[in-house]
Amino acid sequence: QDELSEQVVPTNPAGRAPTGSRLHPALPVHGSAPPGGSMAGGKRGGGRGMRVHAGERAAPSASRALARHVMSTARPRPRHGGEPLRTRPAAPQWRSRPVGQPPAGSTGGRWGPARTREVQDAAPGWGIKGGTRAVLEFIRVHPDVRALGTEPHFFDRNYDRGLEWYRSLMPRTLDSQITVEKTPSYFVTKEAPRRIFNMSRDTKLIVVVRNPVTRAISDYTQTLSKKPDIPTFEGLSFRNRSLGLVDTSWNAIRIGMYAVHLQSWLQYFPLSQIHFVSGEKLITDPAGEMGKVQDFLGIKRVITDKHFYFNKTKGFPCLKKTESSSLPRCLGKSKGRTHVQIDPEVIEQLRDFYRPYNIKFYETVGQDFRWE
Ligand SMILES: Nc1ncnc2c1ncn2[C@@H]1O[C@H](COP(=O)(O)OS(=O)(=O)O)[C@@H](OP(=O)(O)O)[C@H]1O
Repeated sequence: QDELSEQVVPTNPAGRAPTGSRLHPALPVHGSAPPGGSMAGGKRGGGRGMRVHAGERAAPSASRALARHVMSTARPRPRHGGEPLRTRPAAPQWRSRPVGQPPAGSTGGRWGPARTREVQDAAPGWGIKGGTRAVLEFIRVHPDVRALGTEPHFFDRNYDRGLEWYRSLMPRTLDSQITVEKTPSYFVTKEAPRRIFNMSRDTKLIVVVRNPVTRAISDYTQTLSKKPDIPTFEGLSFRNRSLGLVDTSWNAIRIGMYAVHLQSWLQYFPLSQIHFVSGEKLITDPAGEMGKVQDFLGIKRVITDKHFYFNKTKGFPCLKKTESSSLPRCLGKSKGRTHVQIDPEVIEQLRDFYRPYNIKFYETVGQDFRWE
């Protein structure tokens, strides 16, 4: 079987992705890693995120109303005193236009009558080792969804490139289709909520969350696969292990403090605009989790049990077919790695550390993910 590969949109003029950018973005929040930073090189390295965009919809539904609204707000507008989006000056084509209509003066091409790359009803989803790639690859099977396969990292490290750049990356969509993008590091990017809000206050957000201890180990395992010389997980996790002082400046730890990161998002977006996918259930019941994602996006439940099979070799659910091929496909080798063995006592200490954050997170979102 072919494996789905994960790509990152190049972030420098030479068109090269910085080394290690898949692990830690060059412009992280909550401290920053050096370009190509790793958990070894900089404990404050940024994490990774996932995101999605949505195209306007023609269906007479609540989601259509939402898309309409987004259309009229797609033009950068500072809110909450936030910074304006950087764009090329006066772009009347996308200032606002009726749903389903090409911009005035358009003769087709990029702005073909039934197609658009408008950034409208963005529905970013993040997770950072939570299962974001799986959600993206599963949701793009839906005929009403078009997905950007790469991670554009627009709202974190590529923001200076401007909205036009971002839009140009988007796949063309029919009026009835949603465009989806994932960049997991948005979740921990301080500026991302404000920037996305300024682009569109109606953006729908999808977050894939997973037991933060397992997530941290997954993150570390990924880094270790690229940089075998990094210190041990146990060593990086603590400022003082005997005192049980966890090092929250280490991104592998910090990313899992979901309740903290969520607060930044709730300053801009209501909870009803954010959907939380359980990274655990995504593996045990992909159809169930994807059913909820489809409901959240306001699209028909097309992706069901029939789309999945359990691949014993991979040890994960895989797609029987994808949007581009009728052949079965599993995610790539970087998804579902065998985790590094961690001292059980350390795992216990980290469980204790995360417990209050988890409880706060459950209370905030009104959902118990049962990580205890
Ligand atoms: N169907 C399927 N196949 C393979 N892997 C799956 C699947 N569903 C969820 N997962 C879990 O996804 C984890 C990787 O998460 P992300 O895609 O969010 O990682 S990343 O942040 O984009 O690097 C990855 O984490 P690890 O197991 O630690 O590698 C998987 O557990």
